[in-house]
Amino acid sequence: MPSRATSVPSYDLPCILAHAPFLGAAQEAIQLLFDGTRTKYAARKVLMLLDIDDDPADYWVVVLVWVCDCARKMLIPWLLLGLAGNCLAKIYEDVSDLPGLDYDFVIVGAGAAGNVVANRLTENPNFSVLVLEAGVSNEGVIDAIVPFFWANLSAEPNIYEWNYTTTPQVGLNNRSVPYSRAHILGGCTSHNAMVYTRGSAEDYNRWADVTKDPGWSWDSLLPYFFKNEKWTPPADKHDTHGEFNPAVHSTYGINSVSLSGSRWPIFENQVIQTTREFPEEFPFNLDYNSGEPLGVGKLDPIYYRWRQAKLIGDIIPRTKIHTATEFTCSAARTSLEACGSTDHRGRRDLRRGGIFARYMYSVKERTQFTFLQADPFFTAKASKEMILSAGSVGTPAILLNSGVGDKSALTALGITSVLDLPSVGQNATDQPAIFAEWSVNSTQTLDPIEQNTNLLNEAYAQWNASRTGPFTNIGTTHIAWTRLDANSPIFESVTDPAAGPKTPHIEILVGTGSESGDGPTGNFINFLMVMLTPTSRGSITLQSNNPFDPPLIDPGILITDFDLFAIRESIKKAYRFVEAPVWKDYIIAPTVNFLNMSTDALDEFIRNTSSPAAHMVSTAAMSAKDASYGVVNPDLLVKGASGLRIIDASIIPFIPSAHTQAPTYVVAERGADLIKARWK
Ligand SMILES: Cc1cc2nc3c(=O)[nH]c(=O)nc-3n(C[C@H](O)[C@H](O)[C@H](O)COP(=O)(O)OP(=O)(O)OC[C@H]3O[C@@H](n4cnc5c(N)ncnc54)[C@H](O)[C@@H]3O)c2cc1C
Repeated sequence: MPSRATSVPSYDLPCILAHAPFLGAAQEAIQLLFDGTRTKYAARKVLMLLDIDDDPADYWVVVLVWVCDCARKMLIPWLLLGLAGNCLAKIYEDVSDLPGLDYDFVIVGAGAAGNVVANRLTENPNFSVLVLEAGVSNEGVIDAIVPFFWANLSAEPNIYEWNYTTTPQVGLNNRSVPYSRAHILGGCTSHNAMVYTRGSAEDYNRWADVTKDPGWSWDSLLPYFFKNEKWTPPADKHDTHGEFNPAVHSTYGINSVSLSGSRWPIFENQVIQTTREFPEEFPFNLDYNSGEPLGVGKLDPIYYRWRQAKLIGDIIPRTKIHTATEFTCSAARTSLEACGSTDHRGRRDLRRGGIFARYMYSVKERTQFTFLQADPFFTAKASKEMILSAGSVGTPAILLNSGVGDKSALTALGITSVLDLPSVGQNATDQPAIFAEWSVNSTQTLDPIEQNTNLLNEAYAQWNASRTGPFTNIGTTHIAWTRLDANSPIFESVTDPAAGPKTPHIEILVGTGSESGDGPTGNFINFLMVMLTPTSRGSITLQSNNPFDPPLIDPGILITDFDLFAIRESIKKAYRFVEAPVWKDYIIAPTVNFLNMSTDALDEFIRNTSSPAAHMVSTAAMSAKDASYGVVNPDLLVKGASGLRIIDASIIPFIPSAHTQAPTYVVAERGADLIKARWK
């Protein structure tokens, strides 16, 4: 991948907008004035032309615009809302600046789920909401803004990462591998690959079955996908006919979703021609987000990274939401001494500013989180509910540190149990992934940009100037979703773990460029094979009673025979894909020839090179209300607790055949509605 940029261009308008509530309102105002449509593109251009930034003097320009067109009565509420938002809502980096510590709702974790929940709750102007985020602000973090730079933030230890490492993985020849979790506003949405996939309808119908709540079925959740998604034209404005099905997307949500904004026509034609030459094995699928993903479809949609930050912007203009960042939130059970000044694996100094939080599970007191920033110890109270949205690693870690989990395991660590819930941290599920790549007979790949500094700078300049070009994307152009052969020998001993016959076992992300991005010369294509339906399970547990110690992360990769078989088959499927005649003159050679390997050698290679896809779910899984296992009920309230809900990827009962951001959004959208219904 390209080297990391160090400075933020001063004209990074969307980023400014994301953090300037007044400008957010002004943007809406100008949009209504000049454009008359709900597309924000025109408004952004106007703001750019007027050179408006968050300098207070520039507000007068917007006021002037407003005065000039008083007839547009629609402006008034937007401007008032913007002004109100400016006065009442803010991101705080010092907890002592917060206007108070008593709220209706306190949310821990400003990631995919937490931000959506905060956004939705603050639609009710009577609700006050505090979001506690351990990570630093995402403002101006160029690697979180430019899609092409996405991998930089998780490539090596840095302040935007929790810098976790897994326990030694038996299935990976006892390797401990990095386990990426974002430590930044936006959570993993700020550093992930932006691939938008929902999974199959059968995935969600299984959630409904296992929880006995039809509200979690595909049909019930589709309106929530729509409520969340805002379909947006691709950056290059290309004709998207035949690349997606508008009927299964929405234009009125809060998270922008789009198609890739730059093209690799030669490579893309290769892929589409494969669907014609191998229509049985790799049929074309117009839109794999329809609930029936099997087949090959355009990488669509993909998030506009710089618009993801807008999510925060959408929150801020609403009143009474306070987002506190740059704290390190963990759980404490007893006393302040436990906080100490321990650093985090020697990589980050918590004393700089950390939340040290505990969920006070008490029926007598109002529910509360106690947290630390630097030395003072603060207590945030929620008169209505505490909501854990700290993700599949953070949420169980907070629960366990608060004494909510398996009683005997906690007692053994010297942690007083307050609620015996053995499923906390168990059932961790992630998808193993492995790369393959081929050198190719084409210069139209991503490699020249990565190999040549001038081209890299040109691409960056293009992105800065117009938000177009190769930096609008990751290198992947399509995804092939496929199943294991029905007569595979593994099914003689293992029940098919897929949610149904229309659910894929295997995902192949196909893209241009060398995976490592650091080949000195040559042109490559790369395929990433993800095994979507693992039967292996891991866990999140604690190593000590010191809440500053990182949790033990065991994603349980490739433990079972099924998982090893399926990832082996995924490689064979990938090689089969490039056996289509169209690849004959295009491909030169694989960089590693898996097909020449014996099964044992292939297994060894797999165990030495696979890694988790970082899609962990199920560590605080939802189950039916009367189930003897699970952590939350179908309404996402913690079993046996009061006033505590979990809304994030950890509650997902079975991993969907998908990347997990869109599924987490849909959990958050429904979760927010469940809360609103309770407190209306
Ligand atoms: C490298 C990477 C690439 C990925 N690529 C994709 C992709 O392309 N497409 C896709 O769909 N999914 C992808 N995912 C997965 C997706 O990002 C996650 O499933 C999703 O973000 C989960 O949302 P969440 O709200 O549960 O948790 P997160 O988004 O992780 O948010 C949790 C937040 O809680 C905060 N937090 C944690 N502990 C504490 C604490 N103790 N106190 C206070 N705050 C705390 C964290 O700092 C974080 O901001 C990727 C994930 C990673 C790591």
